[in-house]
Amino acid sequence: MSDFRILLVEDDDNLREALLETLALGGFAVVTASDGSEALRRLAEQSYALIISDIQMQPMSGLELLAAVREQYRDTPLMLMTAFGTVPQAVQAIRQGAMDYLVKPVEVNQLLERVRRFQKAADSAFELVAADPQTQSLVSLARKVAAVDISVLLSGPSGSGKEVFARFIHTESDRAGAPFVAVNCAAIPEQMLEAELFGHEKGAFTGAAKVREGKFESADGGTLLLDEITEMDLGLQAKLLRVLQEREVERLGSNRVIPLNVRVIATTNRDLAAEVAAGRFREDLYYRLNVFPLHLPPLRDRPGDIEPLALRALSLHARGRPPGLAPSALRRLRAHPWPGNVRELDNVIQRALVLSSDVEDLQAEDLFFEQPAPVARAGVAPEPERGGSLQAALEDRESDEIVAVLREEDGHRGRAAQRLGISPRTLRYKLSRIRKSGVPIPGDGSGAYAAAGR
Ligand SMILES: Nc1ncnc2c1ncn2[C@@H]1O[C@H](COP(=O)(O)OP(=O)(O)OP(=O)(O)O)[C@@H](O)[C@H]1O
Repeated sequence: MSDFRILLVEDDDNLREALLETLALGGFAVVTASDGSEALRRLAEQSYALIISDIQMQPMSGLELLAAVREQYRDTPLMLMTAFGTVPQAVQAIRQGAMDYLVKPVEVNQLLERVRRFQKAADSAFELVAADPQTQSLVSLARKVAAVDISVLLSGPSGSGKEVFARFIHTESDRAGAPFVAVNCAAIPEQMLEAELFGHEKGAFTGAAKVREGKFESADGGTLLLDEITEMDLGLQAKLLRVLQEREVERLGSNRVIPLNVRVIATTNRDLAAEVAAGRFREDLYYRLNVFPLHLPPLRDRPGDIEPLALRALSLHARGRPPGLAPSALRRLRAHPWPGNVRELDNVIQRALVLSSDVEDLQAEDLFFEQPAPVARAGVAPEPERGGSLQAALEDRESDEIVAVLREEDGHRGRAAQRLGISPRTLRYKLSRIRKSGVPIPGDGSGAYAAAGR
């Protein structure tokens, strides 16, 4: 992607300026923030291809920022900068999901070389690997759908490649020369999503200092991806339906009608039919979006993709000549159940590369998985991994509590959120993390979900 923008987070003013200058001279577009909380505000405004962050910062440290990014912006890689002597901390951070680290004082060439590697990986992030027969037949189906200008609903678990398929459909369609615009309905605060989609006039609401075009307008002539559509509240669903029916939009605070020519692709990692049955998703909108359903199975059900995906990740992320996979590593990869699907596989390889010697093939010991290999059978919660950091232990406790309350409330999220004293939205974030670890969640209806594969 040409749109490679970096968010640089550093609290030392001089160092921040120096790094900014280095990156700008290297030809990169950079936005800066002076601590973790400012970084989160920047992330809410626009997307970034890479975050480079110091570890030691007040009031929000690099590690706290990492945790928040992993939850809300999981496809945005984060590279940490650490003082010499705190490298073990950086290694721990890699285990918690950071993608790389640099030791201070940061060496200019090394910084630019690492950033270019991320850029190369970002450029190829949407190339589709399809080796398993199941994935190949999905690709040929997607190619046929691309040729017809209809709405597509992509379902499948988190990290299974829904966005990759959405982009594939766009590039295979007649709209390929026009924009592809993605909106993650889960990552944008509820009250901002409407303005984000439809745009607003100056002064339409407090904080609307300028006129802003919405994502529908930005996608005109092309494709709009509505990612995680089930996170949209019912009120906004009604407005979205109207825009899709009328094929026109009005910015908030304006009566001017703007005609639209947009193909909509929606994604969900839930069983949307069950959401409709439960009254959480409008039936009429469901039918409008679900003109053509495509279901991506979890990675463990298409084992033929594992090795080629791992090799591709190696060639994308290796510093020099990519190492190969030792037979032990391959066996380990094939045995893992991949609760986080392709995203998890990519992360596992990327981190293995950071921590391995550069010369040998990757061995099984180089691979560590974010979660224990869980047996995700309905009703059987795997024993969470203990003995890690305090953070991990706390998260395990929290997951247990959330799952227990949900079970007692028969999967009813609103009631569970109330009892837990958190907002439904926070509960959804937390559930998506728990879900990724492979723990079955009461109310997810995994049986029905499998049936949605049709
Ligand atoms: N078939 C594939 N070939 C190559 N890379 C893939 C494939 N599927 C997924 N990936 C990679 O895995 C990661 C996750 O993919 P993607 O964002 O498309 O998943 P998703 O299903 O949309 O996830 P979520 O529901 O969590 O948003 C990305 O880095 C993407 O490049």
